[in-house]
Amino acid sequence: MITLDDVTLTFPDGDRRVTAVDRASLTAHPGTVTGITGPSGSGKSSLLAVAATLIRPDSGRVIVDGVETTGLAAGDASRLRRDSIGIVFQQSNLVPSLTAREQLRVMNELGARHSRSRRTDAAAHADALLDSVGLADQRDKRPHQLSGGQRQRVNIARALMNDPSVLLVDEPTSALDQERGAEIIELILRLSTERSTSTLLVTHDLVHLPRMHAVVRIVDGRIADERIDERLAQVQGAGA
Ligand SMILES: Nc1ncnc2c1ncn2[C@@H]1O[C@H](COP(=O)(O)OP(=O)(O)OP(=O)(O)O)[C@@H](O)[C@H]1O
Repeated sequence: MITLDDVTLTFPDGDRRVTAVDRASLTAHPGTVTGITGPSGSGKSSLLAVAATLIRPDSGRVIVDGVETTGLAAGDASRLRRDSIGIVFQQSNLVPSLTAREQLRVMNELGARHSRSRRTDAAAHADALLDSVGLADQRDKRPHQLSGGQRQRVNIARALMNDPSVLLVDEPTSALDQERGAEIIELILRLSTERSTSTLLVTHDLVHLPRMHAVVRIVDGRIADERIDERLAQVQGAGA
């Protein structure tokens, strides 16, 4: 579970500061996807970067599985990020020379000792994840041999390699046509439910929002609007 509590983030802008995130609070629950939407420049990516513990906010707290991250030393924050947070960036940042299966195995090398994963067989884990994103027969292909949608699937599988409890996804459909985009959203919804990740998904594509368990709309860094699905309301009502 991840909670952002009264988070403010500013950036230097000449001799002033621009407020990218303005006292934002939200919680994402296990097994659900919370959509984050809003106009360009409203602070969506900044909010995600704070949630990922990649940027420390000026004020407010980010709590991941009960751990308050904003006070952590750099080494502890990077360990928590590696073990508990999976990130799918807007730009595909796959390594050009590695096959799909190698992209995933590299993650295990990085996270091996402290991984939440109980699996000892990283290779089998990588293959199972590639199966679950529909790439069972593409494992040995390099990024340039894959379509945009397939590359995005590798990105998603790689983000899940260390069995994170939190999954953060930035504009996963921006480079895809409507149909491929919808398939990627369905995939993220399914994997979040199956793997009980608390998922935050940034999208400006309104067509996908009805599928999400909750939606947060940001305007000028502020949370302007929140919609919570009945299914999620039930989870929350049950004390999850
Ligand atoms: N590194 C930075 N330095 C200075 N200002 C920044 C930086 N990153 C973002 N900003 C500013 O913070 C505000 C929010 O930007 P952010 O990228 O979070 O918006 P966004 O909603 O993700 O936009 P988009 O939909 O266009 O990707 C904008 O005014 C932007 O110019």
